[in-house]
Amino acid sequence: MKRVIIATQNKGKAKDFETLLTPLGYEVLTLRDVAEDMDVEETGVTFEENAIIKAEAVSEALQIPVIADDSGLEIDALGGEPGVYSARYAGGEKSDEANIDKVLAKLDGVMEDERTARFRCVLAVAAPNKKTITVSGTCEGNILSERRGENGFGYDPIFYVPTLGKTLAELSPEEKAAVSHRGNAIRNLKDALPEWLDNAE
Ligand SMILES: O=c1nc[nH]c2c1ncn2[C@H]1C[C@H](O)[C@@H](COP(=O)(O)OP(=O)(O)OP(=O)(O)O)O1
Ligand SMILES: [Mg+2]
Repeated sequence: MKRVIIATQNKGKAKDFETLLTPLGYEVLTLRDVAEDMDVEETGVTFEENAIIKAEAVSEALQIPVIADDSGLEIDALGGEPGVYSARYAGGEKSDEANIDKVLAKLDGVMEDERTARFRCVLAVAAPNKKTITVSGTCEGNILSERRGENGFGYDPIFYVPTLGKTLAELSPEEKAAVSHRGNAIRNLKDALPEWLDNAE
């Protein structure tokens, strides 16, 4: 099996990538497997900038091809917040629970039809001596006023997908992969992958 390195510390993302990439014949490794102590500072102001920063830092340090994912939730009623700050929205230690609580508090009193939002994912692929490329994907939905479902990670329990009548946390990994921002981004990248990861044995 060919290996692919995902430059992430996020276990939930890593699982999403396993669901997406195993059927394509790739074994997924993350920073936990190859560079556990690497924590790249996300100094960009867009998903694209941060994805490139993460991918290039890890690729340069290890001299191998890597994919990085920068993603987050854009809530229309909050002017696109939390956006690139999704992981650190509640401040302090990264906490999915605190982040959800902050979103729910900010949306208190906002009517159902004004709770539109989308997840956005930008993937950057970097490799030694190649020009980094990026692809993106989105997933449209609504923010519920309480959590539903036990699967997934991050904001999944409050992100409702109207076309499925469920939150992302109520979907199986395969069902989430079929509709998610990350799935859509990977589907945009799929054809380019073999060429990028050839020397990723
Ligand atoms: O499918 C998703 N389902 C639920 N929540 C999600 C999803 N995708 C991104 N998110 C949220 C989680 C985190 O609050 C932020 C990503 O932040 P982001 O900097 O890209 O990732 P991270 O810091 O957790 O890990 P890393 O930078 O090591 O890849 O958006
Ligand atoms: Mg991050």
